[in-house]
Amino acid sequence: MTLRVAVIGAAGRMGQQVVETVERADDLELAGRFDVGDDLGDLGGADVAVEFTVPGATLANVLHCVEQGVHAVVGTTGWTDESLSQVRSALAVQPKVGVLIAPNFAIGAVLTMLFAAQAARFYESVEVIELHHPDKIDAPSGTAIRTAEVIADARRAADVPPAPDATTSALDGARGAQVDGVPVHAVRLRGLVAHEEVLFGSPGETLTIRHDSFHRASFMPGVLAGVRGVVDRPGLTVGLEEILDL
Ligand SMILES: NC(=O)c1ccc[n+]([C@@H]2O[C@H](COP(=O)([O-])OP(=O)(O)OC[C@H]3O[C@@H](n4cnc5c(N)ncnc54)[C@H](O)[C@@H]3O)[C@@H](O)[C@H]2O)c1
Ligand SMILES: O=C(O)C1=N[C@H](C(=O)O)CCC1
Repeated sequence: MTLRVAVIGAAGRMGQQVVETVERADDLELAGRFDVGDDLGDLGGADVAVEFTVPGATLANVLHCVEQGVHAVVGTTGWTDESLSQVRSALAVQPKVGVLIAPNFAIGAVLTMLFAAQAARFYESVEVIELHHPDKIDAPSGTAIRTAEVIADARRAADVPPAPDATTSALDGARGAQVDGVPVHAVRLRGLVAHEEVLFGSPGETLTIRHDSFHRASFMPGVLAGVRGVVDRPGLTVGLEEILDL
């Protein structure tokens, strides 16, 4: 069966890559390209909409998809417990519709989060560094926030005490942002795409888990898995790991 796919944010860096990927896939057909100012309407009769826009627009776009009965695969960052619960409420009246929201569609980034969660209870110290292209509008990255959250959950579950830190004098920002007790540092550098390092330390050893997306092609296998998977997953799914059975 051919799935009809609409792309929202089609003129953006990710949107353009998704349009090309959909056009190349034998089992997918491009139903429409939508960007800022366009009326989403019935999304060109799409079965699935892929949404990569901006944090301030994504909730309204996803709610529109759900109202239209169109499944959604969402990569835009900026989701909160409150905005996720608005999606859940909208889905309650459209029980056949699926929405997948994932902070990162690169398989290596998903594995990094899972590996970091596994390692978290064994180390005294942990810090996250995310490194991105300088056109990115938000910090820390959605991926780094999620990574810090899963690390913090694992440390809480294992009763790991807070990481040691004797620094009492620091310029604002020098120790990064605290995300659920985990310091997260954001680098913006021309030449980069999307990168993350998770640093763990205990007496006498460190462990570094690093993932690099050198090209936006890295996100496409995950986006395709999401498009093909979401049609059989009614309700809200957060994270690609669910779709990949990880
Ligand atoms: N989940 C992932 O794997 C992943 C990967 C890369 C980027 N991202 C995230 O995806 C988002 C987009 O990233 P990007 O690099 O493509 O950004 P971008 O700025 O290149 O593209 C965003 C596009 O959205 C459009 N847009 C803005 N408001 C809109 C609206 N109301 N309706 C429709 N279109 C609208 C803009 O005009 C632009 O073309 C960001 O939040 C980024 O962090 C996620
Ligand atoms: O390029 C971006 O912007 C990216 N955003 C996501 C994030 O904030 O985690 C994923 C990686 C690329």
